[in-house]
Amino acid sequence: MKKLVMIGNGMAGVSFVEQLLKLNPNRYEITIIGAEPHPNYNRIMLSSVLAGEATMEDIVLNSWEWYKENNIQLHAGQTATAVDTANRTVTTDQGVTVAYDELVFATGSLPFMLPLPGADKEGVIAFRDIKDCETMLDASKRYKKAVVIGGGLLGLEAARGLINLNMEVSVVHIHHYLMERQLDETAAKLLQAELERQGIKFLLSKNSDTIIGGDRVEGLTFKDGTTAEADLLVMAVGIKANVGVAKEAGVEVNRGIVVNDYMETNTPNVYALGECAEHRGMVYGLVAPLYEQGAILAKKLAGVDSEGYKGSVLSTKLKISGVNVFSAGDFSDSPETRALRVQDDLDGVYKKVVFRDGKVQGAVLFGDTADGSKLFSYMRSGEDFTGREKEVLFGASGGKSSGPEDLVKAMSGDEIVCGCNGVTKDTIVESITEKGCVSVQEIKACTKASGSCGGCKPLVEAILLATVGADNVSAVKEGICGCTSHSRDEVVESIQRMRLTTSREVMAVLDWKNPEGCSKCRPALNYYLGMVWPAEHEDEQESRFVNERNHANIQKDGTFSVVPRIYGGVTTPEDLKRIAEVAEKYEVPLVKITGGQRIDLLGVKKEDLPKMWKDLDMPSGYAYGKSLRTVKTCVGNTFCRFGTQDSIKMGIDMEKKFERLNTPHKVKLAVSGCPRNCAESTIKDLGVIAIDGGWELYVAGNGGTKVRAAELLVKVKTEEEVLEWTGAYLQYYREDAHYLERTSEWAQRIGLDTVKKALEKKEDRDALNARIDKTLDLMKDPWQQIIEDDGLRSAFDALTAPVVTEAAAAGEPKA
Ligand SMILES: Cc1cc2nc3c(=O)[nH]c(=O)nc-3n(C[C@H](O)[C@H](O)[C@H](O)COP(=O)(O)OP(=O)(O)OC[C@H]3O[C@@H](n4cnc5c(N)ncnc54)[C@H](O)[C@@H]3O)c2cc1C
Ligand SMILES: NC(=O)c1ccc[n+]([C@@H]2O[C@H](COP(=O)([O-])OP(=O)(O)OC[C@H]3O[C@@H](n4cnc5c(N)ncnc54)[C@H](O)[C@@H]3O)[C@@H](O)[C@H]2O)c1
Ligand code: SF4
Ligand code: FES
Repeated sequence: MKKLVMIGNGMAGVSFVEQLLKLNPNRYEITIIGAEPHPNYNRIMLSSVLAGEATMEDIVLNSWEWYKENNIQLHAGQTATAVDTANRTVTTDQGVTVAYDELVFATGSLPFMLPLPGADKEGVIAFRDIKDCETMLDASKRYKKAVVIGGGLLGLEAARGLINLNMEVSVVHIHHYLMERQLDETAAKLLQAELERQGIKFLLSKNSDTIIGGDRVEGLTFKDGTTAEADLLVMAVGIKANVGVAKEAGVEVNRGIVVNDYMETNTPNVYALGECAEHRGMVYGLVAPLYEQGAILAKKLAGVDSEGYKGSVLSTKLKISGVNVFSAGDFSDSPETRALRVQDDLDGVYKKVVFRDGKVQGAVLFGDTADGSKLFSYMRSGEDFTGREKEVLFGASGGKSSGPEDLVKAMSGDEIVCGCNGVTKDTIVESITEKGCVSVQEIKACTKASGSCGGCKPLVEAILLATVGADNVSAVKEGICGCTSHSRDEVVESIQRMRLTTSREVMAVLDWKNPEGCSKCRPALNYYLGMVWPAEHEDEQESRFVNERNHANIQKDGTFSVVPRIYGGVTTPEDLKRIAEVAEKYEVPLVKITGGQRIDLLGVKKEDLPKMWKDLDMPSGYAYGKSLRTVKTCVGNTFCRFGTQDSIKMGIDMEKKFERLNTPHKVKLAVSGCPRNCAESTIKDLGVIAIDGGWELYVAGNGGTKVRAAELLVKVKTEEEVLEWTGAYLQYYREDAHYLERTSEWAQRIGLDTVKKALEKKEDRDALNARIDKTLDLMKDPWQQIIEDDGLRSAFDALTAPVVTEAAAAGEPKA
């Protein structure tokens, strides 16, 4: 087998390897040398990590297992220091020498560091990798003042992230307006005003001179004699292609490593791609062209013919919540160009489209970027709009604007829709037609499209609409209630993108028709907000159903029930005695064993609830909540002669881990110790059945009115894996289902294959588990809180008539 060695383990390089493996998995023995001690991760999402919108785990693109599964030898944490092109070897800083038949440089860029006096002080950093991101997260805990030099894409995203970390942030920019490469002055001023509103200060037309301080940075002086204080200084003043090793090896280098249309350098068997490569005089600094280069090189090295790489047209979008900026192509004015400008000061919208010979040459949009994808596709197709230029923004005369069908039709199947993740139109259409995705969320789960910067979301939506057809549009876009025409996905996406943390904000920003909301949308919004922002969103008790507000099920005579948690249905004589004493003390009229293997004290007066819970001193069983209810278990191998595994311990572990979790609807689990299935695992939201040497996980089952047998999700070997899959499954359900949709309805709607696909990769399960763990860490027992907190206790005592009743919202039985 031929030996393929790649230097650089970043986004462009690994995407190329993925494509090569798809085309020809057995052609090469692959070795990757990567200087960073991490597997390949989504560098562009570092901005989201800094802004607190994603975790480090969320951004891993290829897990350590992925390399193993594909027989790739990865030397992570090692830097290639020399290449011997005559003997075809690469040597690393740790003395490892690897022989190659084909060598790929994918070394990316280095951040440009201004050579200012004092630039070596502690606290002066770039923003390029995980290490920089961690340094900033760490500094924000100890220091207050941050200065970012550079008002380009990176500098502004860094500044916004640091604001989210509660730092005081000033951006120093050399030009008199921001992002001068991507925006014109009008758009830049609007952007600046919006970012000032978000708390960022700007120092424009400033030329930095000296970094001052002791060991650590304390400030920055400018050539005009003024100064700025800083205990953290981030340089974001551009990048330069990382070409040192290639140059030393004698490979032709200009601004980047010079390559032809097939990514070949001037040296035999040596290729380059990504930010380190220079193609037809261009060195790219965005991911979309790098994926295109990767596809070409993969074909070349797999022995598949292609037309070669012809260069890319670029578009950018600033990834800052609440700011919509789009820029593409060349939007500068010249005697040969004509511009269409629209400015709406009332809504803060600005659009400029520049034409040359009737064709769209560039565009800048601020405030409303919905036309971005359309304009970008006109730029790429080169459509001639002579005499009808205004159609590009206002549609054809007669009021008919070009619909999504026209836009999507104009695209070829292999055109990349999602630049961040390299997803083509064909892949998205396939996810709709073959895998049954019916929402942008589901397409994201299936293909990753729209999962990073979100810039391609309107186009993904357009493809969805064009593919399912106008007749089904209403099904796709159904508003969550009569107060809004926004669908569930749109509401959740807005909550994420604009960092909305209260129902009031959602209703105001999304123009709710009824500003108070209704009994259908209020509990739903409260759930979605808590799901997206577990730490930031404060639970809105007034939006909860009456049972949830009272932390008890209201009975038909107005009394309540008390159901303590009995993990896995296993109790002790002491607990039973305490329950009996409490039942006697408060004269509970009925003590009943429930179907979920616990004890229900029925007929309790509301005023007795806090006292009873105090006396019981047991956790709430959440018998009233849209939450994990019970984990039913059989006796398993501890006592049953048929048992193959310890189902009781498994069930208790599951209940202890996932208790108190808010879910779109109630969730019931079960664990059986053998396929005789005494715990009825196959009619549960998630049921586990022990088999020889492992466990089977069944999902989306249901008892009650709509009985449905659960379907096999996966077979696993260990208890840890049961917990891992359960966590991932529950979190995926939490993030994807509509509020009040049971797992059985949800899984039927999106298809079990979609669920399986979303969970099949270990890194995806890990990311889901990281998010569920974050939520679980914050959950507290409601009764414990009411007992300990006088304020909550008075609020509970003051609760009177139901604000939202279950019947009003969904007619859900009080099980
Ligand atoms: C914070 C941030 C946000 C961004 N946001 C966006 C965005 O929204 N949209 C967009 O399109 N682009 C964005 N970018 C740019 C995008 O991340 C890059 O274009 C892309 O990562 C480049 O991929 P690459 O593989 O060429 O280089 P890299 O991802 O830099 O990978 C190169 C890898 O090679 C390693 N390496 C270098 N030299 C050696 C050596 N001698 N030996 C071993 N390993 C070596 C490096 O350590 C690095 O891990 C952003 C960048 C940053 C930093
Ligand atoms: N949303 C996105 O697409 C996104 C986000 C972050 C980074 N990136 C990419 O990452 C790379 C790095 O981003 P970047 O913003 O550093 O590069 P950039 O070259 O786009 O912007 C650098 C900015 O710094 C300014 N500058 C230069 N020297 C200065 C000085 N001495 N003082 C003050 N300002 C100075 C320049 O005027 C320029 O606007 C780019 O390729 C960029 O496209 C993209
Ligand atoms: S499911 Fe199997 S192990 Fe559990 S009680 Fe029934 S027969 Fe025993
Ligand atoms: S283009 Fe960034 S997520 Fe698709």
